[in-house]
Amino acid sequence: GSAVPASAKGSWSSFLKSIASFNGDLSSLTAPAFILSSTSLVEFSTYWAEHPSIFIAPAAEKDPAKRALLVLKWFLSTLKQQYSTRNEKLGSEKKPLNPFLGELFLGRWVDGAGETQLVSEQVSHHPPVTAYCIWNSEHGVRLQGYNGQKASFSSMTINVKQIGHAILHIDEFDEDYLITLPPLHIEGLYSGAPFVELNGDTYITSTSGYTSRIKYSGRGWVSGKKNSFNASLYHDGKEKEPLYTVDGQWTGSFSIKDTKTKATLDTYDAAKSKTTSLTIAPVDEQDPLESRRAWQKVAAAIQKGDMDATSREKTVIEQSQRELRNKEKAEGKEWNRRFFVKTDSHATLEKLAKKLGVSVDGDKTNGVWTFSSEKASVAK
Ligand SMILES: CCC(=O)OC[C@H](C)CC[C@H]1O[C@H]2C[C@H]3[C@@H]4CC=C5C[C@@H](O)CC[C@]5(C)[C@H]4CC[C@]3(C)[C@H]2[C@@H]1C
Repeated sequence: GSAVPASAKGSWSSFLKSIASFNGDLSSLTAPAFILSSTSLVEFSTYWAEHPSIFIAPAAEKDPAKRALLVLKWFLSTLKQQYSTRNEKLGSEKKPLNPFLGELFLGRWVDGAGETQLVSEQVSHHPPVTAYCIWNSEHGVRLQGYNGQKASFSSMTINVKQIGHAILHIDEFDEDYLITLPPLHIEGLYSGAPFVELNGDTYITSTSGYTSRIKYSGRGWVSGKKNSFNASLYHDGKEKEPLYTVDGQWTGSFSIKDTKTKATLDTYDAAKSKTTSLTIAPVDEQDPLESRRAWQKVAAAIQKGDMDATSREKTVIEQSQRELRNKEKAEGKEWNRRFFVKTDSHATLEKLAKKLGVSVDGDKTNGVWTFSSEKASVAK
């Protein structure tokens, strides 16, 4: 049944027509009120570490193969958060606010894993690119990444290619893991209840000589269940002799098997796995560039469903951004990113990408961004 409120039927169908002819930049589409979210895309970096104990677990594992398996388990545990949180909390996927250049999202998780910090910054507006760094100093685990999206539309589905990578570093073993990002498509547009389904394959490859491959499938594929995947972990170059396999649903449960002994080593149930909520500063104590402070009036208008106030308040932000860009242009300057620097070459990224045989051209076009501690004042 259609989830589109009767009042919005007209605007939803005209919106679907607009998607059919859009230019690939999702943020350029004006979506009807009921599909708008008051959360900015810059907050999505949070989804990488809402289970801090799972995020730091690899640092305590001495065996390199088992450590790589714990990194695979952590990655798989983030998928439900990344791609299904809006459905659970809001009833369907929504259109996030399009971050302005320099927009920040700062927070920390404080739980049994100690303190895990998050810094997320919109380092580019055209095209939209978010850079993030998540680190737990006590356990010596740090994730750095950046991503943008390229979207296209075909047969009532929005196809989204993710551009960018994530790199996990484990201090104890001076080890790096390159993580490729899954292509996704948005189903359910026709019914007005859009949701994300993942497709294709992604990889996690490590300097320790192990690689994981994850193959995503949705409804109507082998398993017939939505959000399904099969993963295998193997020595580089020995994909046919996996040491471990993982199968299940990234929104449900999955089990980890030892290929040699056939034993089930572990099962993970996403529904039972408690997340830790992120601690962020009260809005009135935030930096003016912090997302929830900057979008406060727009968010309130969206939550009220007041489209006039929404567009009025959005225009205020867009206007001030235009003036900033014009001023920079006149002075021949560029916006100074607060926490990240753009690099032309990134040794670890290039080495691991080469080993995996994936291109980093897309990254270089959008910019390879790394967290620079000397620039960063410790996140609040
Ligand atoms: C603009 C068109 C529109 O409003 O269509 C209606 C629907 C809401 C579908 C489009 C939006 O769907 C959202 C889903 C978003 C992705 C969800 C998760 C992630 C993972 C994260 O690590 C990086 C960002 C990414 C890829 C989000 C990117 C933006 C997406 C595709 C939103 C679409 C505008």
